[in-house]
Amino acid sequence: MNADTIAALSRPEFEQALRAKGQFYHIHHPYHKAMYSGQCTPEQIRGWVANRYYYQIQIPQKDAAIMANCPDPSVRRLWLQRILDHDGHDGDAGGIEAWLNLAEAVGLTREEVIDERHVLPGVRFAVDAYRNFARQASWQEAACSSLTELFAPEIHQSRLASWPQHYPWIDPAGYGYFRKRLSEARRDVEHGLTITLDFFVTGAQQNRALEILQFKLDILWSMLDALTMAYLHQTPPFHTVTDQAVWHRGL
Ligand SMILES: O=C(O)c1cc(C(=O)O)c2c(n1)C(=O)C(=O)c1cc(C(=O)O)[nH]c1-2
Repeated sequence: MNADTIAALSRPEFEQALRAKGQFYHIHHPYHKAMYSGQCTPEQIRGWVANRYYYQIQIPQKDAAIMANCPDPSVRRLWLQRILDHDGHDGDAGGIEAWLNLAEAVGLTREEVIDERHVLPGVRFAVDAYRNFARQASWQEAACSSLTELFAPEIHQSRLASWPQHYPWIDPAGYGYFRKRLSEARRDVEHGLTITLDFFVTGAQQNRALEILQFKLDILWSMLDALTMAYLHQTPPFHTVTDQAVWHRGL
């Protein structure tokens, strides 16, 4: 069947199809499964936290790109909250600061996280692909790419439910980020979902939305593949040549 002749799904059917993409969420990645079943070493937890920092700092730039491409003040007014959530405002130090608290709670120094020395090239390329997509795509397509957040509260909850018992060496003061995201992700996704359901209405458009969501799922999965090579198999980039972290730290 030609892409133009694909029958459109009803609004509830389309929402269901988007939600069904949860089967490919990174909660099912072996690295995540190892984390919440208590099988990770401190080094593997630290590697994940230090690398995920790069995602955390790129998210507000991604959201700023969406706002820059969006001519509608009513959308920008709501979208702005995402940037405030991560960068902080008034009495709230913000998500990036909360992530640094998590980093310290797992035994990393702020310095080694902020200078990005642990960020693997594969993680950097995956995260950059997300931010760059938001710069180049329409704001509606970029909003759609944030819909993995449909599945995020469950993953934050799974960490809160399992990490304290499996990893007593982690300072519980570090768990604030996961708690904070439970409500923020639910609110974000309501807005992102409304934009997506309103904008992608023909069968071909809906297929494109599902492909965009798959692109984002691929990004999250690829980040963990890179971490697996480095921290599970002990085969970081260039390991056949050197045991030094010679990869670049961002240009
Ligand atoms: O820990 C996670 O597994 C996870 C996943 C995702 C996601 O699904 O994209 C986000 C977050 N956390 C998160 O903390 C966050 O702030 C966030 C923003 C976005 C986005 O696409 O705009 N995703 C996510």
